[in-house]
Amino acid sequence: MSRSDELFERAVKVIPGGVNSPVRAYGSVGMTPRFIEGATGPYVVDADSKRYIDYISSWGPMILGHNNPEVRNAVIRKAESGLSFGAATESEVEMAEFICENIPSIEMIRMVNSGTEAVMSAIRAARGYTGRNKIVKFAGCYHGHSDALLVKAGSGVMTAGIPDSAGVPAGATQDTLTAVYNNLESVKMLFEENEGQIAAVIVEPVAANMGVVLPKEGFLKGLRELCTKNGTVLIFDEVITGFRLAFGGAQERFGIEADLVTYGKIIGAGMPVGAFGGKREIMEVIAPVGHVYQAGTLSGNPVAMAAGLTQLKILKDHPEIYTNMSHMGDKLYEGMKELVKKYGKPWKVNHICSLGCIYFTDQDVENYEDAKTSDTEEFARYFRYMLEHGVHLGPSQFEAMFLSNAHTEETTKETLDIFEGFLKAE
Ligand SMILES: N[C@H](C=O)CCC(=O)O
Repeated sequence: MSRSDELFERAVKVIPGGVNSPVRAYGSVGMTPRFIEGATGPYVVDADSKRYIDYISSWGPMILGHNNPEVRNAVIRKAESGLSFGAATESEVEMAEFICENIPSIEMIRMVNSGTEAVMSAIRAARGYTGRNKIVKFAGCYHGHSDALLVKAGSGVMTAGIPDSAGVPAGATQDTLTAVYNNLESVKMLFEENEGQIAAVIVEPVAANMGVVLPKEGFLKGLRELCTKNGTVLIFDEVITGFRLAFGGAQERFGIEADLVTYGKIIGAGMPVGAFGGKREIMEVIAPVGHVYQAGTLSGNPVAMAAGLTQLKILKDHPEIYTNMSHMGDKLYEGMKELVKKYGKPWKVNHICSLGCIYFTDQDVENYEDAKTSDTEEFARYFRYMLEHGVHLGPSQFEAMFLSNAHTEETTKETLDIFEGFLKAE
């Protein structure tokens, strides 16, 4: 029995499903999870000392590759002064100043501990600011696991086929309206039917929790215009796209400014961090300035701030990182597309910069319903083949592949060779 299997046997006895987040489970691909012992650059190593090219990148934050020495040393140095004080620190001010100075739409920001918290808090701020209750989200977008957002959600809920989670009372989602990604008409209709009642529209500017779905030309601009016209807060959930599509995230990439932006893991470089920020007049509804309560014992944790700020400064000082990752993304994902064509498969590869995914369908994927046409049995065969040959992917059709700046021409070539092996074996 492998060490991963031994660990899994122990894990399932004490952790539901043996994992601390459902997306780590291998059930949908008919396997038990690989337990990871360590990681460096583009590689992870499992408990049986097998090395894999990693495309999970901790679901995004390891944009510089695993175990970056500058980030690691910043963490070690900061930890020498203590781990948490439950009091204000200079580190959190530095982080807030850095983001406000560098992201034009953000005048004020508050740190939290995860993307879920960031989104929950941004929505509460939008409701407090507008005095309205309803929110619009898009089917297949995932904004963490808070009650109000678990309606037709992507990521693990889509994988498990439970888009409307049990345990969420109807009352918690009665004000959540669902629109179709890339379909402005569906949003217009909701505005017409709920005139003067919509506090916020929240969107992943690139939907990266139902695979990878790109916004069609004019979709984000249309959302911006509808929100402005209706006095509704536009929230960009940049937990995945922030500091990844470009230094200024999707806002920079698509030239659209949101009213509020949420960030997650990437601003902690692998430490548990999230944040929400935006226009001063909205952010000032937050207590203790305003009457919208939001809090967190560990929020702005100095060690997490040190890790995150070190990563963000590296990204700012090295714009060539984005050029490199885009180049690598084109090579890898376009390479996959060419191979798919070469072997006469109808499958679709969607990608933008470092994010990409393959759908096992003959249909272009522009929204949740399209994504669901992918053959998940075929995905499972692909996943198992890639894993067995040394490529570590998210164990779900509906998760993205994340390239980091540590991936190289060699890792791309090796991945494409393995992918070709899979196509040949099909
Ligand atoms: N797709 C999710 C976040 O981006 C995966 C992370 C998780 O749920 O553990």
